[in-house]
Amino acid sequence: MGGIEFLKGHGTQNDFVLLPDPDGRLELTEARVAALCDRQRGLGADGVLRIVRSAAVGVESAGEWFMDYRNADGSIAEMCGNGVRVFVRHLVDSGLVSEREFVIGTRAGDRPVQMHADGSVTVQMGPATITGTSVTVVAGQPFSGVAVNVGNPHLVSVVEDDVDELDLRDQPDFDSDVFPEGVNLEFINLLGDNALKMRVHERGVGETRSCGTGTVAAVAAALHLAGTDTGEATVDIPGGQVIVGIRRGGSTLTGPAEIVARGELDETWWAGLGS
Ligand SMILES: N[C@H](CCC[C@H](N)C(=O)O)C(=O)O
Repeated sequence: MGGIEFLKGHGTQNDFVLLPDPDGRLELTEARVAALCDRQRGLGADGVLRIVRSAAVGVESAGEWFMDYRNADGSIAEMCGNGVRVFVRHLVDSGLVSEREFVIGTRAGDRPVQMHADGSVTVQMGPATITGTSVTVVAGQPFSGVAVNVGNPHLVSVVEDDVDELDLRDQPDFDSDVFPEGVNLEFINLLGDNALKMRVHERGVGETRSCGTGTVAAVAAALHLAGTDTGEATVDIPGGQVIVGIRRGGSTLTGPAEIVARGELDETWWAGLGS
């Protein structure tokens, strides 16, 4: 068997290691994911995207390809909005898919995608469902938030001060009765005329420069607080800007996707991490 191919890519600087594994042969253990994502002992990333045929993982999907997403700590999450865009960029650039509009399988369900001429990607992200309210505590300061499910769990807090002032180095406290599986925590400033500014502390990762599902949750929460469930907004995150659309029963995320590099993992290193 040749070396284990990988690629490195990002969507608004939420970065990923991509592992082409069409037949699902790689033993992708938590230890291997955590090592790959470690920025000193591995390649460094916020998550891993394994590219595997839906049939190879026994998933019923309209899409030939399934995105097997893992967080940097090795945990599995239902969906990754920035990751899907990078996943799509690779499938198209590599010629594995010849169309520009197709469907991707994910743990949150099938997601129709469209790659645009400029390399940006639009993802149908499914419903962004408001599920209640809760509280998070950041460096001793409590914030109330709107709970939103985008296939994965989020708590979105509107912050009066500039979100750049928040200290997100440590895991903010949250109510594990409300979020027994953990939660992605978004903090937003309302910039007016359909524009938000956001920072995020991601479940299973820590602070990231962007979180695609988080931007969808943020716009859904902002619209909900304004008394509606339909609208569009730009979201400025530290890693760039995306456009989010919310409608009843669905949402869209549009943003850039970059492939940075490709290479081979050292097989002795990989084997040494234990299968
Ligand atoms: N950390 C998230 C998954 C990755 C989400 C984020 N990277 C995105 O772009 O949506 C979770 O555990 O639900």
